[in-house]
Amino acid sequence: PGLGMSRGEMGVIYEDIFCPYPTSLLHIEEICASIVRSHRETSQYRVEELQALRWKVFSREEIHAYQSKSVDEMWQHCALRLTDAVQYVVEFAKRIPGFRQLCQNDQIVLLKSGSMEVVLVRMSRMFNTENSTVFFDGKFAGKELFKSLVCNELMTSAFDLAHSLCALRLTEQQVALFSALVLINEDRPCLEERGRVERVRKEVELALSHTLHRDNQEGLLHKLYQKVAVLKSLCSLHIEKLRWFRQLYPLTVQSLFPPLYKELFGSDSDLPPLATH
Ligand SMILES: CNS(=O)(=O)c1ccc(CNC(=O)c2cnc(OC)c3c2cnn3-c2ccc(F)cc2)cc1
Repeated sequence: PGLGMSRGEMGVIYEDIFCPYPTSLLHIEEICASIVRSHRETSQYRVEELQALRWKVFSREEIHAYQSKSVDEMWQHCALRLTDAVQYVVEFAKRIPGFRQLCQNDQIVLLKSGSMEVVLVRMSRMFNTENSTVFFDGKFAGKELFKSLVCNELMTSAFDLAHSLCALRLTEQQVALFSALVLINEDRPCLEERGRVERVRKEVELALSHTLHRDNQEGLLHKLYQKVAVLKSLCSLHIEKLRWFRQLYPLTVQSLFPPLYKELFGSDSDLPPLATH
């Protein structure tokens, strides 16, 4: 009663989230546990490891070396790093309960539109608010290290987002569930089975609100939903800059960028659909 729950015939129904079918509390706890486990298994570093490495910052000489890279060299380097991070997000998605049951097309649509957003959410883990650095290439780097990308607005926004997410001091469970929620979005264009995506999303929503309930942090839900708009605009900025870069260095993108990066972020017009693996 006090927790805003009423007992349906087959289990618990949360009054504050309409759920067309009764979902048992046990089922929600199982979803929470499985998404958090998937998140842990698909994060290259544990939070404790990143904490222990906070003192490892790039020297002035190392920063200068990055800043002396040519535009196309630095873009190629970051595309590799981003593709590494995205590969782990693809693995995370495949382990979200219900994701593998979606049709191939919808799995690809959700990954094309959501994988970068999840990388950005995960950047909150790799960010150090004390000196505004992010863990990149084995050490912590300030925004100035990325100067030769000629993407100051994009990187400033990415750093600001990482900073603001860090400030929310999310637990691993909350990062995991928010990442799953960002990915499972029934409003993405070109979905074939929107209803099925919506049902998977409803369960993730229940899992997140259950966790925030238990952590006594319901206020976070509103703040997290506010971040979704920032994630969206950051991803559009990334695609826009990639188009700008590809006009300048078509051969670099064509022959030196990772295939997965091109399949996920390249504009559909000139690329074959993602190979279904
Ligand atoms: C997420 N799991 S983890 O264990 O916490 C973890 C921690 C650290 C690393 C290694 N660092 C990165 O991968 C990385 C760092 N900094 C970035 O940007 C400052 C990155 C990264 C990957 N893409 N981008 C990125 C590229 C373009 C853009 F517009 C926005 C972000 C990997 C994984």
